[in-house]
Amino acid sequence: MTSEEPESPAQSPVRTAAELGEDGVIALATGGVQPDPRIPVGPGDDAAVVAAPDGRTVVSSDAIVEGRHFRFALTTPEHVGRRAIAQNAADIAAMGAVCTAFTVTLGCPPETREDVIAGIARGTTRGAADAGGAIAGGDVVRTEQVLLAVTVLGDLQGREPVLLSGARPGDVVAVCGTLGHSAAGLDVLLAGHDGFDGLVETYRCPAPPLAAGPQAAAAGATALTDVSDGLLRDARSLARASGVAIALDGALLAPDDELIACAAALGTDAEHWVRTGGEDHALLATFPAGVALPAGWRAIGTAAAPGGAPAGTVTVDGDTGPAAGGWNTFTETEEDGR
Ligand SMILES: Nc1ncnc2c1ncn2[C@@H]1O[C@H](COP(=O)(O)OP(=O)(O)OP(=O)(O)O)[C@@H](O)[C@H]1O
Ligand SMILES: Cc1ncc(C[n+]2csc(CCOP(=O)(O)O)c2C)c(N)n1
Ligand SMILES: [Mg+2]
Repeated sequence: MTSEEPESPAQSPVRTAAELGEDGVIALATGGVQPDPRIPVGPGDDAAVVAAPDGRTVVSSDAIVEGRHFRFALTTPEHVGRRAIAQNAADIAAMGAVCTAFTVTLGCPPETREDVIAGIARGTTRGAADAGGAIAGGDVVRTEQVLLAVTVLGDLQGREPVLLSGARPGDVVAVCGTLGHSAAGLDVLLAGHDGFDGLVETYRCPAPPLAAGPQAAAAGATALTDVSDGLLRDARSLARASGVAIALDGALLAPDDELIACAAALGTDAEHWVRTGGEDHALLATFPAGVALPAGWRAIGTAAAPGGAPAGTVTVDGDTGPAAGGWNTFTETEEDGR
């Protein structure tokens, strides 16, 4: 088509949020929600009613915002929806619990297209099913950028929650899931490089090892968290809360083949992704020495009494230097940890 030719009129014009109106946006956002026995009252009333089989409810909230956590040039609406759910589900797994229900607040500008809203809704519905929970309700609101603010409810199934503060000197520090894949995938996209589809997919939507949380709890994990801000930073949070120091073994943090190949192609450093990249939502735990680690978990270090260094100190091969890296929500970018 040359620039002189008029654009052909669309068969069925794509509507915007402004044209759909609030009720139309809610109808799109909740279109795929299925009835679920754990949610006797779902979307449509003033509030939802969710069963709490354990009698205690685990609850957490996490938001993702266009520009900071995703850009539509680098991902798809469906990935955005799935990702918002997945990272919330990871926080429930990180307590040793299972997901029951999610509420989803969708913020978007009036010019947001209906296919974007529908894609996000497909993503949240699929993400909830993948995480073993259901959508109980939510809210829609006009915002400057697209954002998804999710609240997740979880059930402990009779177990005790595994806190950040339970690590003890002598415990083994272990992880389950990938480290650095999301950060590498983002760098692939930012470099405009082809390939490394698995890494790119992890950036667009992480796949936290959700079942590993309850399994770690059942195996006697003393502390548990998910890696959202980078291994070193989240290890530091765990160590500080527990009043221990953590010594990581660099050899056990060796980048995998995919990361090594990617770093070679991009001319960058794979080790940095592993240590400071967030958003894979791997699980990080401590276990008493001698406990057989559940399937999928690998030891990466040990917890010790703080000794000379303050509680919260994290070292790699005895070096405290690298422990500064990771993501801080109020700094512009990654903290300097290289
Ligand atoms: N505005 C707030 N009001 C009350 N509690 C909050 C607020 N913001 C955070 N918290 C609490 O502070 C703790 C740490 O929150 P943070 O968001 O850093 O954790 P996270 O969700 O595990 O990490 P990330 O957001 O990096 O994935 C959580 O227990 C959270 O509930
Ligand atoms: C386009 C784009 N640029 C950079 C990043 C990396 N990033 C942003 S926030 C965050 C940690 C969690 O933050 P919070 O604690 O605010 O949830 C990370 C690793 C991204 N995902 N997308
Ligand atoms: Mg948070």
